[in-house]
Amino acid sequence: MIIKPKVRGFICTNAHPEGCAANVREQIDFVKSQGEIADGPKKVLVIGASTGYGLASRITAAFGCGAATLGVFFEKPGTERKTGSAGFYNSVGFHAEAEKAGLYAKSINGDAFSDEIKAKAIDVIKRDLGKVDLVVYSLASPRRTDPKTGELYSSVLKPIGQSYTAKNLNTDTLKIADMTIEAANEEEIANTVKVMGGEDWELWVEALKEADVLAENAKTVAYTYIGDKLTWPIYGKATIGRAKEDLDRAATAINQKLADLGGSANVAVLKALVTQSSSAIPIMPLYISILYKVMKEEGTHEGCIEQLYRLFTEGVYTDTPRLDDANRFRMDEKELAAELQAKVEAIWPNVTEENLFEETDYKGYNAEFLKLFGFGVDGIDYEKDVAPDVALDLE
Ligand SMILES: NC(=O)c1ccc[n+]([C@@H]2O[C@H](COP(=O)([O-])OP(=O)(O)OC[C@H]3O[C@@H](n4cnc5c(N)ncnc54)[C@H](O)[C@@H]3O)[C@@H](O)[C@H]2O)c1
Repeated sequence: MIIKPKVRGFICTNAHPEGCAANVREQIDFVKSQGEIADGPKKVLVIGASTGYGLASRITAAFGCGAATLGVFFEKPGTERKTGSAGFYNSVGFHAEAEKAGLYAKSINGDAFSDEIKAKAIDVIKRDLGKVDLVVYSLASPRRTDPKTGELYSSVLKPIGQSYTAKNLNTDTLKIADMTIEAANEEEIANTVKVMGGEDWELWVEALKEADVLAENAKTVAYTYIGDKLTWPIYGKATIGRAKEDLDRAATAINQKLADLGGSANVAVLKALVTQSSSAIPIMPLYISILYKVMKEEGTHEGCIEQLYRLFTEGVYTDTPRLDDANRFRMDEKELAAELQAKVEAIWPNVTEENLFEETDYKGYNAEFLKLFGFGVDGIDYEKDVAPDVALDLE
């Protein structure tokens, strides 16, 4: 099959197996070029391991620390006629490289919110690893079925308190127009917390501890975004921000549960960048396009893997981590530097459809978006026939 990108709105509905595998190799090469991470984890569970920050976590643990990794994700395999999802192909690529490097890698494809997948992960850990010393929680999902009640909850991306009108870039048409998003009601806020808050992170750690598969001094991290004035109305101080605040509550609760093991839980604040999840958030594509322009000009631009390498070396595995007063690792300090934000804010009102490519790095944003699905990757022949039904040895 000849595979070319099929983009619908903020989603690309297909993916290129070879392009995805090449992306994984590029991230692995970055980690190797940075050198081994001292005193890193050795047995790692990554929940949400197939794309974005979770994949970068898995790669950093494996290729930066020599860790055995068990990945959990929710992805679609390809068939003879239809491509699989990018995360599926990323995982195929990861498994192949891990095998070459002699690193243990197993993966579970299924709903991480369910009791069944938690039990499966515990079985694999008991069988193969004994215990894990790091649990990365990197899920991003619009929906969650509560495992106890079976009720399905959906999250919303809406402001809280009042409606919000802001400039929005339609990435399909490249039209810029004001967009008004109505304020969320109480039920929508609660549902978003239910999906993207800390409850499931707590359930995972409880289940792992109960099954005695957490090592002494085990660590766990969950990821959040805070941002600044431009994104607060739709992110930080909106429904998703409320859900993310719940991660702080969960971190405190998990810390108590891990105290007897000498374990610790922290939220890690990461920077905004293009992933399948962030491209779905209104205003974000335009904000990220401006952010990329300024950060590239200043030489401070980072992708998922650069952020994760720093999270390991400047956060989780150093004696002098950069923590804020809420006990969160901060890796967003370059994005939030006052001078840099001032530059982004100065560009924001001036962006028009006409000057989009000069005033912002939309070109870079779009290239990175396509790259998430394995397209536009150097060295890949997109005219070549490739088989979409690539096998992945799953648990
Ligand atoms: N992208 C950003 O700009 C940004 C910035 C800071 C923090 N974060 C946070 O990082 C975390 C990861 O986000 P991302 O941007 O890397 O997202 P992503 O969409 O790239 O990755 C999401 C992962 O979750 C998995 N997943 C989704 N639903 C699942 C389910 N039901 N069961 C099992 N796996 C499931 C996917 O398979 C994938 O591995 C999120 O908590 C997000 O809020 C993102």
